[in-house]
Formats: sequence, C-alpha cells, structure tokens
Amino acid sequence: MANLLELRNVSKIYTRGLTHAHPTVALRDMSLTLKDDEPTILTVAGESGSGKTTLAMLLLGFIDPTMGEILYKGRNITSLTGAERLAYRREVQAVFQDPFAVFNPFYTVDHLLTVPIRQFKLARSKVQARSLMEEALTAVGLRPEDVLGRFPHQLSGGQRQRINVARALLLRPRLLIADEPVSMVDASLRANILETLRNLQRDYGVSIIYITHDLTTAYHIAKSIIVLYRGSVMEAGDVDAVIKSPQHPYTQLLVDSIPWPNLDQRWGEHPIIARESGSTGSSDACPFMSRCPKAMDICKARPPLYQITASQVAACYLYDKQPELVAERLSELLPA
Ligand SMILES: Nc1ncnc2c1ncn2[C@@H]1O[C@H](COP(=O)(O)OP(=O)(O)OP(=O)(O)O)[C@@H](O)[C@H]1O
Repeated sequence: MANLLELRNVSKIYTRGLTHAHPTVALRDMSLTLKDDEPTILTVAGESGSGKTTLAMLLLGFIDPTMGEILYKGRNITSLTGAERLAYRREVQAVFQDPFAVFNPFYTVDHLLTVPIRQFKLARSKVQARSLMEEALTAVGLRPEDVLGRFPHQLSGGQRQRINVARALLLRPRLLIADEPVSMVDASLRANILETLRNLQRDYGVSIIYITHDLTTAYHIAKSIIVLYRGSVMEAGDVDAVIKSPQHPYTQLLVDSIPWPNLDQRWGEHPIIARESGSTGSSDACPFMSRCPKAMDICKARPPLYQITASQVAACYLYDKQPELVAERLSELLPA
C-alpha cells in the first residue's frame, strides 16, 4: 500500500529577481513518511526562520520544491491530474496561526462553512448542509446554536480557531497541516484546541502535521517530532525520546529553553529558569501545581494536555498570592 505522504529529499531554495541572486535555502534535503493506515500526529518544531512555513506551503501545493519530490498516496503532487488535484485539495486541509485572518467580517459563520460544502458538493439539500455543519461543529466541541448565525467579531479567538478546524473537518480530510494553530489563542484555550486536534486524529483517522516553535505543546500532542534548524533536520524520532534525551545540541538548547518558572522568583526580577532536565511537564514536575494539592487532584483527573493550562493558571494566581483561587478557577476552566 502506498504511503499517505512521502517527502523524498525535498529542498526549497528561494532566489530574488531575474539573476536569482542571494539564494536562501529554506528547506534542505528533507525526507519523511506518513503511513496511510496509521493516522498519527507529527510535530515539526523549530525556531523562527527554520523553514516550518515553507514546509506547510510545499505540502499544500502553494509552492513547488526546488529539488526532490512530494508524493501523496504515491503520486507526485506537482503532476496530479484534474480529478486527483481536486481530491488532494479536499483531503489535505490546513489550519493557520491567525484565527481572524480567514474570516470575512461581513459574513456569518454559516457562510464560512457553506462555501466548502457548496464547492465540493458535499450536500444535496439545505437540510443536509445544516446537519453537516452541526456535526462538524459538535466534533470540535462547539455548540452549533452558540455559533451559527454569528459574525466573527461576536466570537472568541478560541471559538474562531475551532470553527477553522470544523471547516477543515467538513471535507473529511486525511491530512491536516496545522501551522502554529494555538500561538495566537489565549493560553487558557490552547489545551482545548490541541485536544480537539487530538480527537480528530483518534476519532476521524486524520493525520496531522503540527507545526510549532513550542516544544511544550509538541510534547503533549504529538507521537513523533522533527526538529528543524535553518532548513535542515537536526533530529527526528519519537517525541518522548527526543524531548527527554535530545541527542543534538540544538535540540538540547530548545528543550532547555522551555520556560519553567520558579515560584520563589517574581516575574521581571530574575530570568525565568530552564526546566530541570528530565522532567516532562507533568503536574508533578510543575512547581506551581505542587503547591496546590487540591488543584493537583483536579488536574490529575484530566488528560495530561490540560496540565499546560493548569500550570499557567496556577502561576497567575500564586504570583498574586491567591492560592485558594487556583482550584476554583481550574474547575471552571477544565472540562470534567
Ligand atoms: N518568499 C520568500 N522569498 C525569499 N525568502 C523567503 C521566502 N519565504 C521565506 N523565506 C526565507 O526562508 C527561510 C525560512 O522561512 P519560513 O517562513 O519557512 O520559516 P519559519 O520557520 O516558518 O519562520 P517563522 O516561525 O518566523 O514563521 C527564512 O530565512 C525566510 O527569510
């Protein structure tokens, strides 16, 4: 069986002007494989300028590789036939960083969701279209009655981003390219959106390429990881192994720079200290959560993903010396 996606020695070099002066190697000799029968979440992590967005653009067919091949279900995406291209456009969807950019302020959410239904002829009647929209919204944790009929400015950033995911889901994608999907969303909503992505992979068999500069979220969501630095793959493998014992000095640097604040230091007085090596970001390792046994219990009953939010909430309230509010706020924020 052909792989779902395969990159074979893909490079992208940008040049300027007719003379092709000042070439920038945005991606160098990258190879990766996603199997067709094993939906997975792969993180591509790296600092600014490492080539992450270039990779997303290549995968979506917006730009062509300078060298190498991108194969989708065994077919080179630069030479798809009309019908194959249509299927590719439907099966490979994207969610971008900015949940505001996709929305036209003059149209309601219904319009945003109706367009792909019409474009790809997904429904035969208005009733069927409505039911598809409701199903997709429910799948991403939104109540259709809360969002349908509303304009973008009447929604939160987190709701907007989930609507973007619902829009992609309508098309029953096989692959979702999520380029920094939570970096512009409020910290307390990040875990919800990441959890939504994880449900897509688990319940709908969607493979996800999760592009981020944030190793903390990568650790919680992905099965495997590729670390990029200036367009080259520095390290790749199982996310647990790479983050717990990074082999390459650059990955080590990224892991060490995950901010892990120290309760005894106030913001601004001292630099934030790096996380102890070997700790995994769980509530046990978080100095905030360990000061709040009640909050820790609430957190432990939830999926590990919520511990990122919990730690951030705990940090906020403890710095204001209001430990009693931590557990209260967490029970409101984290779904049961
Ligand atoms: N259209 C372009 N023309 C020329 N150079 C480009 C172009 N797009 C990106 N680059 C360069 O390619 C390199 C990789 O850029 P890319 O946007 O892929 O990185 P990134 O990891 O997504 O960064 P960020 O996280 O800041 O978005 C950078 O050096 C960038 O300046």
